[in-house]
Amino acid sequence: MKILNVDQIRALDEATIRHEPIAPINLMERAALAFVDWFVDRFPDTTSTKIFCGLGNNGGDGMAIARLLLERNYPIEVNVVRYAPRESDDCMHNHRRLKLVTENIRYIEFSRDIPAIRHNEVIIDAILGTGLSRPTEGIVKEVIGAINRAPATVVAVDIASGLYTDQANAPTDVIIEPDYTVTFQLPKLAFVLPKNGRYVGEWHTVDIRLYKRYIDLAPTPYYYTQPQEARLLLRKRERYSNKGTFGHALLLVGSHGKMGAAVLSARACLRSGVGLLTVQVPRCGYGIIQTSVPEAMCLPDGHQNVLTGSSEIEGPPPSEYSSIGIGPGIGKAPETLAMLKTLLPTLKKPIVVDADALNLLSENRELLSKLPKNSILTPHPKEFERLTKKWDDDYQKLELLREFVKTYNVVVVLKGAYSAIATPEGDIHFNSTGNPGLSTGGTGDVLTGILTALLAQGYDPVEAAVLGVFAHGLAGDRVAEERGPIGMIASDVIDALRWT
Ligand SMILES: NC(=O)C1=CN([C@@H]2O[C@H](COP(=O)(O)OP(=O)(O)OC[C@H]3O[C@@H](n4cnc5c(N)ncnc54)[C@H](O)[C@@H]3O)[C@@H](O)[C@H]2O)[C@@H](O)CC1
Ligand SMILES: Nc1ncnc2c1ncn2[C@@H]1O[C@H](COP(=O)(O)OP(=O)(O)O)[C@@H](O)[C@H]1O
Ligand SMILES: [K+]
Repeated sequence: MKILNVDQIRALDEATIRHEPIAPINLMERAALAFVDWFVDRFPDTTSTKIFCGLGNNGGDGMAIARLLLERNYPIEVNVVRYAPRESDDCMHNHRRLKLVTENIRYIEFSRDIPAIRHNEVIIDAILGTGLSRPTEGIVKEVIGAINRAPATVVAVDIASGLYTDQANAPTDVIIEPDYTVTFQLPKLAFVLPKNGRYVGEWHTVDIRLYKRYIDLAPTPYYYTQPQEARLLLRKRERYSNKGTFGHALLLVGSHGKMGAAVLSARACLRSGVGLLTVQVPRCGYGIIQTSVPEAMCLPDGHQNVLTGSSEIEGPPPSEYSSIGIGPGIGKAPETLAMLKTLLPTLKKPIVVDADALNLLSENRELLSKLPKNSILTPHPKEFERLTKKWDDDYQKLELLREFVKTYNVVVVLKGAYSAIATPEGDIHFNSTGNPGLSTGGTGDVLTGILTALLAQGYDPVEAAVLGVFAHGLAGDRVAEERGPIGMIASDVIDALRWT
């Protein structure tokens, strides 16, 4: 699913009006209806609701929503924030229609006009939408402050009033802090960025049948992975396949005290369809791998506690494996750095690089250009900062991300809520699965195992990243559903992986 920018959203609106054709006022009615359907379903028996409407088209939506709810005998008090002398045409039109069904409209011009908001009320925010062009001030800012201070449930129409759709807000901006955002047709970039969490709440899209062809043709670097899109990437197994069909992966993982990372990545790799798995670990980890992951072969490193790349057992050179995953639990010993320096130039196929392997790369930046083309790097934000630099806001972070993948010709999975998968061309796919239960040690190691398995099976690196991150998050969602997010541990995520 695409994420479009404000100008494209406006153009999409116009394209729909022209091509369907549909009068703008009827499109607004359709949007209001879609919102009302969602709202009535979510709040079937609320005793008290207040709506706050502005004077642009978001306010117009609000007035239509108010009328539709009143027509359904829904208890709703209507407030219009009169911050400017004029309304948009469609807002004015809906204002008139609203007055036909109620005389009870409160106009807010001064602080004293702001109504008290009671406990347990539901507030609908339709003050400002995607047309926001400057920070909120005056009476708008006061109303937003009053709503935010109230002990009520807040639902934003399209986007929280005061939040920019695709540019950074200043830290001083006053913005609605909704519990829910119900947005029209497509998710907005602002919804998937960490700094905006409290200005979005739980968000839902409602379909208002905007012109599909415009969406299909609109150029954008931003995508949001839908379940059906991820599922399409999954390959079926051939009846006459054998373990050789699904590749032989090598994991270079673990060090003294961090063998858990090795076990987790190895088990996740096996649970993600790899044909054969070899795990190279420091000698201290040999018995651990052989007993806790019997399905894997183990190469004990020549060194007792850290990886050096030498091995007591003869094995094929790393370049002969179908894929390699490196990083979980390896530490940053000089011997391990030396291994990385020797290894990288010998590799031709994309690899998966995580954790301390990423930290070694940040400290030895000349190695970045030695990475095989299309390799997948899986930093969390701190690791990404070490690879690049500190960013001022999430939008600058996305720019750094796009610049980085293009410079080094790699795929980057920037982990977190809505993990961002950046392709070497600079496109970014935001993941839609996962929950805060995944914020626990070892879940990143699980992801490394998954991605290494998908590469071994011949998945293209971008597809592997999009599918692997989606499946990892979905497994986390299954665990959260069963036992709640708080008690989730990384092993649960491996057990909950399903490739169907
Ligand atoms: N694009 C779409 O697909 C559709 C959009 N609709 C609605 O239209 C909205 C966008 O409408 P508009 O472009 O009129 O945008 P707004 O409703 O956000 O209003 C913009 C107006 O407010 C003024 N303004 C901007 N920032 C302000 C601030 N901080 N304080 C006070 N005034 C400010 C602007 O100068 C402009 O006059 C969407 O959010 C959505 O609710 C729906 O009606 C139908 C479909
Ligand atoms: N709040 C969250 N919502 C969704 N996913 C999350 C959240 N917090 C963490 N995750 C996911 O959990 C994983 C954590 O990885 P990482 O930070 O490398 O942990 P570790 O190194 O301990 O394994 C990532 O895949 C990340 O996307
Ligand atoms: K709004």
